[in-house]
Amino acid sequence: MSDTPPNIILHAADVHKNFGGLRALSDIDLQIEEGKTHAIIGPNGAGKSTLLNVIIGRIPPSSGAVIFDGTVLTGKAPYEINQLGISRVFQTPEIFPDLPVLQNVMAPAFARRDGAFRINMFRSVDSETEIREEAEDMLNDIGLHGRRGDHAGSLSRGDKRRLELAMCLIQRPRLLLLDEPTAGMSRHDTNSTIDLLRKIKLGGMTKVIIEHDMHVVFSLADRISVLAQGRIIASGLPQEIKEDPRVQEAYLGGSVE
Ligand SMILES: Nc1ncnc2c1ncn2[C@@H]1O[C@H](COP(=O)(O)OP(=O)(O)OP(=O)(O)O)[C@@H](O)[C@H]1O
Repeated sequence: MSDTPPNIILHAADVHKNFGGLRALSDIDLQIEEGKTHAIIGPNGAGKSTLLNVIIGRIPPSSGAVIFDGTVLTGKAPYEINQLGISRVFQTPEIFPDLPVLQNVMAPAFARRDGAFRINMFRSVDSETEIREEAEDMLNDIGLHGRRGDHAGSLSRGDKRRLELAMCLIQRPRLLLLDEPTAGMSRHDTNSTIDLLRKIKLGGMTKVIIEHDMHVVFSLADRISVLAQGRIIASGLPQEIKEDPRVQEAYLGGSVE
């Protein structure tokens, strides 16, 4: 056993967010350990999406700051935050519906190589071949290789979500934020997405997952934080969270199993 303290890759420090008179986030102190999968759970309206949007720069906090690996993110534009190595999979997939599935995965790989605003698809034939192979491998991993020539817009909702996950993964982010990654998927597709996310975990990528499906949460999470009415009411190991009476209460007497 080593005594080295865990590296905190992301820290939301004393974050508050008000929408007019509504306190969407209060006193948030969230620390994410590098290489871990950290789930954020909580009832509807608890503030989970607002917290993710604050992290990726889509919503400015009313006060407090978000720090990523020593860099203060607060005040930076979403594209700058993305270029620091943070990617997010949205609840509503953001794909290029008129392009083939394979091109959808290749585009962010070119952006990674060239910088997000200097995409030049024809710069180098060799590297285009490499990127095509990488995108094909990614589609294999995600189970969409058979659809690589189809327009992305023709995919089912669950497959669009998996495509968007592939588009994020090919950027090789250091931190991947997933907003309900299995919403709209069949149980079979949910389980293959869990398997894929487990595989990425072995690769050392840090992940933050917002999820309602407790099967997904307890299959993947190393740590869980529970939000209720804009506050973190509990944070700990999955077993601790399962047994925490405050968490049971936040779910209106329901079980978090
Ligand atoms: N842009 C906005 N303007 C005003 N109020 C907002 C805005 N975004 C969110 N809210 C409010 O902030 C609170 C937290 O919402 P948020 O979407 O973050 O919750 P959530 O935990 O993600 O919910 P769900 O699980 O239903 O997606 C809610 O009361 C919501 O109505």
